[in-house]
Amino acid sequence: MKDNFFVKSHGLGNEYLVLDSDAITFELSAQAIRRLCNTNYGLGTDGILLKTNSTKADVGLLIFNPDGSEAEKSGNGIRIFCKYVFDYKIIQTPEFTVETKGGIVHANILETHQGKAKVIRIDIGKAIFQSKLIPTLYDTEEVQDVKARIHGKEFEINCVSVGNPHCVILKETLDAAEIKEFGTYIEHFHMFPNRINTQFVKIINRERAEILIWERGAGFTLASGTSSCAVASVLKKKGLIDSKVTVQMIGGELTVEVDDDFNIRLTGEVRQICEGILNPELLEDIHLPIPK
Ligand SMILES: N[C@H](CCC[C@H](N)C(=O)O)C(=O)O
Repeated sequence: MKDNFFVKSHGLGNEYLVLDSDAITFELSAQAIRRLCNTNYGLGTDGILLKTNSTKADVGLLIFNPDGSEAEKSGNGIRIFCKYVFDYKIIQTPEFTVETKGGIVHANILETHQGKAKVIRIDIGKAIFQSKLIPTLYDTEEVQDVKARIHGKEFEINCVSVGNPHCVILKETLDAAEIKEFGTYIEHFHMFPNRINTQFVKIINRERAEILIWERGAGFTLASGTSSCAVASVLKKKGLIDSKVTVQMIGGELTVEVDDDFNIRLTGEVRQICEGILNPELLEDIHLPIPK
């Protein structure tokens, strides 16, 4: 791999930059991540996927948000990464494992087009509802149907971890302006020590739900794989869906399967946008803070 080679791809409009730890010539500091992800001074993405070596899986992956924070899991990010390692022949088989901060993920390249991965399925792990493990600061065993007053407005919250933390809020109607106004306050609510990803959910029927997303460390995004998994797990726990649900987002649809033990399987398309080499001029000032 050439020095500072990158690939930019998206899963339903949730875009990521893929880098290889063996090929970058700079420190991937929080400031470097913020600059790379910035639309004006960098490549403009919802996060960075860094390929690393692993002793526990076929390949390792570190996931970073545009604010420089690290995420334990990313459903779109992991699928984009699986496409990258398959398409660039880093992995030669359609089934393999990926080590993430949030656990080992089993990947399956379900569909290819002209030898390139198109539809990817991942066994992304198990939903965890214990409030301390999400984590939250609530004393109750779980955080389900809890009323919380956040920035002057009352929300009924359902919290779950799918490797990363999520706050699922059921709604009769979805309003993007509402989640754009309150998303950051929910993200930073004092009961969530590691912050949290938030979803507003409208249930269509037992096989379909529509969601809006405010991501921890990224803000409003067009799609989110772990958000889809979190929503499916909460709806399954409430008996509002069966084991398979289509999650409809602005950027497109994902299929989530949740078994009776809350093991989660996520399936959906990924697309490559471009590949290239980071320009030395970008790298010269990569350590500088982003001008406001
Ligand atoms: N911002 C998230 C990680 C990315 C989630 C989303 N892009 C996905 O596809 O799951 C977090 O800090 O937990």
